[in-house]
Amino acid sequence: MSQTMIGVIGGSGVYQIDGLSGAEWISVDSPWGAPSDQILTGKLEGMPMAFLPRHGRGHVHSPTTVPYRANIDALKRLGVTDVISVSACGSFREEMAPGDFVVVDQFIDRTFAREKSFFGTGCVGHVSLAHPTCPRLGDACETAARSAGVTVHRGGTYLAMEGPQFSTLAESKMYREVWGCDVIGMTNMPEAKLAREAELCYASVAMITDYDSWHPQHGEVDITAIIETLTGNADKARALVSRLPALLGPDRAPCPHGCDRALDFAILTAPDARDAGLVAKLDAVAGRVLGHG
Ligand SMILES: CSC[C@H]1O[C@H](OP(=O)(O)O)[C@H](O)[C@@H]1O
Ligand SMILES: Nc1ncnc2[nH]cnc12
Repeated sequence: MSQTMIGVIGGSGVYQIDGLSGAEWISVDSPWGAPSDQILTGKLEGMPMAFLPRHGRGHVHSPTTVPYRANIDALKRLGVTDVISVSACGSFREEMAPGDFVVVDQFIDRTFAREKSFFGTGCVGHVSLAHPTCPRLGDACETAARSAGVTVHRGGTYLAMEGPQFSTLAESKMYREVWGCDVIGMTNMPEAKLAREAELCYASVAMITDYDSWHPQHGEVDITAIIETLTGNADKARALVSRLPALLGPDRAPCPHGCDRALDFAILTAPDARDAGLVAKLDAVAGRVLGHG
C-alpha cells in the first residue's frame, strides 16, 4: 500500500489552487528540461498535493511549447501517484454546453510538433494506450464534480489538435460528424501518453468553454467568450479538486486497472544494449522496472 499524492495540472484559466496548508511554490529539476513553472505543493485535507499550471503563471507556454515530458517527470519525481488534468475545451455536442464538465476517457491525437515519449534509441518501450485514462480516478472526478454542483458528463473522446489556431469549419465538422469526437483541445496529448509511460493514473476533466465552430447558432470560436466562461469554470475546477482527497483516501491500493504497472513488460531493449544516458534520465519515470535504487 502506498500513499496517495494528487497532482493537478491546471489548464487555461487555472493558474493556482487555494486552500493548501503549508503551501509553497518549489522548483523541481528534471532531466527532461524545465517544467512549465514551479510547482505548488502542500496538503489538502491532510493529503499531499502538487499543482502545476500547464502554461505557467501568466500563460507563457503555447500548447506546442508546453514541456510535457518535464511536467510529468517532475510530478512523478515529487511522489505524485494520481494526475488530474483540467483543461478548457470546445464541445462537439449540443448537450455538452459551455460551463459543463466532461470526464474524458478517449483521445484522438492530431498533434505533430511535440516530443511524445520518454523512450527512444537505447531504451525502447511500448505501453498500452487502449484505455488512456484511469476509470477509478474518473469515478472520483465525476463524483467530486457532481457534489460541487457541476453538470458533468461521463465519457467522451477528446480531439487533441496542434493549434494554436482554432479549427477550420471543415475540420470542426469532420471531427464531430465523421470521427465522432465529443470535445476538442490542444494539450491532453502527449500528456496522457506520458502519464501512462510514467505509470501514473491519469484522469482528464474537460471544462467546456465553447461550441468550437460547427454550431449554427453559436458561430465561430470567440476567445473573449471563452475567457468569460473560463473564469466560472476555474472556480468549479477548484471546488472539484477540494473534494478529491476524501474520495481517494490516503492509502493507495494498486490501481485495479494497472496504470501503475504499465511498464511491467513494456521495455524491449536488452539490458546490455541500453543507452546508459537515457536509462539515467528515466530514473523517476521507469526506475521501478529499470532497477534504479
Ligand atoms: C483558452 S483557448 C485555447 C487554449 O485553452 C486550452 O488550454 P488547456 O488545455 O491547457 O486548458 C486549449 O488546449 C488551448 O491551449
Ligand atoms: N474550440 C476549441 N478548440 C481547441 N481548443 C480549445 N480550448 C477551448 N476551446 C477550444
